[in-house]
Amino acid sequence: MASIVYVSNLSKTYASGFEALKGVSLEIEEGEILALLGPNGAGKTTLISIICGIVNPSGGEVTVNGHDVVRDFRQTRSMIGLVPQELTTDAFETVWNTVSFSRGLHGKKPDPAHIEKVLKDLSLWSKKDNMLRELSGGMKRRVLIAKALSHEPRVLFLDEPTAGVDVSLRKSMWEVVQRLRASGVTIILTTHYIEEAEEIADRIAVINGGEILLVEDKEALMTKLGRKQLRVDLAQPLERIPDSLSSYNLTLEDNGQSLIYDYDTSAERTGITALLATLAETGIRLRDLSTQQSSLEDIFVEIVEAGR
Ligand SMILES: Nc1ncnc2c1ncn2[C@@H]1O[C@H](COP(=O)(O)OP(=O)(O)OP(=O)(O)O)[C@@H](O)[C@H]1O
Repeated sequence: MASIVYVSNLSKTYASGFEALKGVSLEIEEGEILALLGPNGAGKTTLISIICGIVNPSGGEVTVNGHDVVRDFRQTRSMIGLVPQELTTDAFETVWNTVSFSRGLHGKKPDPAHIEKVLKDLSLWSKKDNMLRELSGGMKRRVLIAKALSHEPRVLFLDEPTAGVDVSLRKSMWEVVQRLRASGVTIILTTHYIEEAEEIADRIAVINGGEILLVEDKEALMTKLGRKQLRVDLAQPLERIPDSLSSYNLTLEDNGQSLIYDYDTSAERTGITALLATLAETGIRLRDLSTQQSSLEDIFVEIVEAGR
């Protein structure tokens, strides 16, 4: 796939002397959903702000569809939609006017049919004549998305789109993001809800201390770094692991009541069938079985800890 956003050796040192980005390189592919994960202060907002032309880089280069974000600011900005972290909306303006006005700000001719579609897609149509102060927090957040989509951007940045949003609204926002992706929009989202990235992202980038630690296809990342455990609860506790089981990667837990088997999810054979057969041959009776898989959150914590 072709990359639509190209970030090369990007650095940013703020006036305070703080180095927020240290030579970041990243290519964002057209039509993908990329989740940018990192702890507080990692540099996510700084990176997004530079790509959107809001913050000037100290060094390096960013292009959007081949145009430089500093030199060709107007062109690149018109291709980008940004949903900022903070809820800043004009309380006394109507939903319709706010979103229509935003389109004009990006130099696009009025297109009421497009605004209508955006508002309908975001379930805001029935509120189009309401003032923003009359909306709930979740609806205001959707208005921010509508504003960012008003000028038909090819790339959409969502900075913490679901912060403070309840579970059901979060799910409906995920659906909106999936639909946008299906319509060809490239989406970059930052989030602290790692299950959000696990649910909707195609690729994961991890940033910490102003450096990109990893960029990887989500499925590949979870297969490569994900571990799976089989927990075998025993009918009778064991004092130690019998010799007949020494070839398996086992640990004894819960005062000998449970055997934990670590296995590789990417391996062709997990060894579970053989393990269960050996347990039976050894005369060990089971009470229960369960499996547990490491989540993207476990993997993320491991990567960030290892990078420290
Ligand atoms: N205008 C500024 N002047 C000086 N330092 C800044 C400025 N803006 C951000 N920083 C610093 O740069 C670092 C990166 O901040 P940034 O907002 O990019 O992080 P973030 O990854 O978006 O964090 P969060 O998850 O908390 O939103 C932080 O240490 C922050 O204090």
